[in-house]
Amino acid sequence: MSDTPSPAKPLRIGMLGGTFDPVHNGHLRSAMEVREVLGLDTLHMVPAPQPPLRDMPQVSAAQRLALLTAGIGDTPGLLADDRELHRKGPSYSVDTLAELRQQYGEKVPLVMVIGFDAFLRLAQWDRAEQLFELAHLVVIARPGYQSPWPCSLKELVGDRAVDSVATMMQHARGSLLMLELPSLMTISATYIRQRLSDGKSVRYLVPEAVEQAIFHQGLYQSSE
Ligand SMILES: Nc1ncnc2c1ncn2[C@@H]1O[C@H](COP(=O)(O)OP(=O)(O)OP(=O)(O)O)[C@@H](O)[C@H]1O
Ligand SMILES: O=C(O)c1ccc[n+]([C@@H]2O[C@H](COP(=O)([O-])O)[C@@H](O)[C@H]2O)c1
Repeated sequence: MSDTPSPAKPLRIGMLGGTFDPVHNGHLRSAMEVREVLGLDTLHMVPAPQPPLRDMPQVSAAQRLALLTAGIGDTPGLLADDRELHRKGPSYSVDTLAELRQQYGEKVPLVMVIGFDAFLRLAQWDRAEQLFELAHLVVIARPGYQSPWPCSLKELVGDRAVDSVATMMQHARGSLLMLELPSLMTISATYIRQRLSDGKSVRYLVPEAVEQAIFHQGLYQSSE
């Protein structure tokens, strides 16, 4: 046995923002797999109280955060992060990334993870050009979403695309990686909300703890 301590492995941090209205197994399985594939120490899952490009959710941010916390349970490396609940106004991701960058320092690879549907609208995000100054972007495929990229998106991305995790992780920010995770899932929160309002089961679409919390609190169920 050598007496020389091996150098500490450098940190890698991820952020997966979402409305999580409610969190479902598509989010959670993708989060686990993306963490594994990218070798992330922690993936911050951040509910947006006021998602900028959609209507205000009916279920409060505190309730959506509670469902996310229940869904994550004790899964290693996934963290239900309440930081956007402490800000007022639209939940801009650039502000969240800036906070994470400040928390972890300039040298740590920081990765924002989004699904392909959200990526298609990236050029409309607030201060979109600053996103790559703060983090890398990893886009995960979602079954059913295969549109061509709008011109504004091509312009925003420029020549940032890389084709491997190793290449991306040589730097702390600034690259784009398109990923197809092993378990592609068609589940969406829209589908979960629709089933609940129709009085149908969501078993195996969301974690058991989330299903129980939804029923105990009477969320998403039609009032009729
Ligand atoms: N099944 C899935 N597989 C991979 N990524 C997903 C999946 N569902 C959602 N995502 C991604 O997770 C992030 C947060 O998603 P969001 O909270 O908007 O859920 P959603 O299921 O897309 O919701 P809704 O149906 O209400 O639009 C987005 O980047 C989205 O693309
Ligand atoms: O910063 C922006 O302008 C911005 C615009 C649209 C979406 N987002 C973030 O993208 C995540 C997914 O949003 P949504 O609407 O697809 O659930 C969530 O964290 C939002 O805050 C961020």
